[in-house]
Amino acid sequence: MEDVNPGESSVNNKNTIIKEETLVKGKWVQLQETTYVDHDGKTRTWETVKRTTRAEGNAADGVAIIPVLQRTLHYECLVLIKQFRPPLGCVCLEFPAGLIDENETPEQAALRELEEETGYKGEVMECSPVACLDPGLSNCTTYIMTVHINGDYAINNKPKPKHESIVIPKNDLRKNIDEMVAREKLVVDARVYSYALALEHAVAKPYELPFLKG
Ligand SMILES: Nc1nc(=O)[nH]c2c1ncn2[C@H]1C[C@H](O)[C@@H](COP(=O)(O)OP(=O)(O)O)O1
Repeated sequence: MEDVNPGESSVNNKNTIIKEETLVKGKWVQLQETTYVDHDGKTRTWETVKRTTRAEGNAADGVAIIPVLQRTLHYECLVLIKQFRPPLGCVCLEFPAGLIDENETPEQAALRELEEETGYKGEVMECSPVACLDPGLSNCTTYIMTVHINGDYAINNKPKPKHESIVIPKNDLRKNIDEMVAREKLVVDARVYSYALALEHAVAKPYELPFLKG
């Protein structure tokens, strides 16, 4: 694999968008034909899905929240939600997330969505750059926000969630998810599973990784 210097793009600068033509437009999404120049200078087309809801001036469509629940004498936990997703026709295990409303900052959207979906009130600790979600299909983007929830506060004592929300200790996240997927007809969001793998990889010693085993 080619090494890329930080700050230097490996993408050929011949790549350009020439034209975007809307083929079908619904209330929430539209299908466009994107005409572009590829890395060899050849003109091609791509079928692109875009949301219709991104407000003027917003750099991202939505927010995804990593809600870290901290309580005295408890292991640190994540709050995840299960909700039925019509495009998949099944329940998905996800981070709380949602679209940024007009005149709303990403931070406001994150705290609103967290409270709506899980019942918890939190505090934003950090925010990612704009992150893409499925770039081969769509221009859909999100901010990933880490939000701390103080579970000792009275307001967070008996949260009333909109969706089924589950509290899982961070230390056994991947095992818990694998068991849940095996038990229930459920699809896990790629961001949640990547987070669980990263937690596991972060504490694994190099010789514990299968590809380095002698
Ligand atoms: N692609 C969509 N099709 C729809 O028919 N309706 C949609 C789409 N995307 C969003 N919505 C509607 C449904 C929700 O009521 C609102 C808010 O969505 P969001 O902020 O993403 O919240 P969650 O779906 O709960 O994550 O928009």
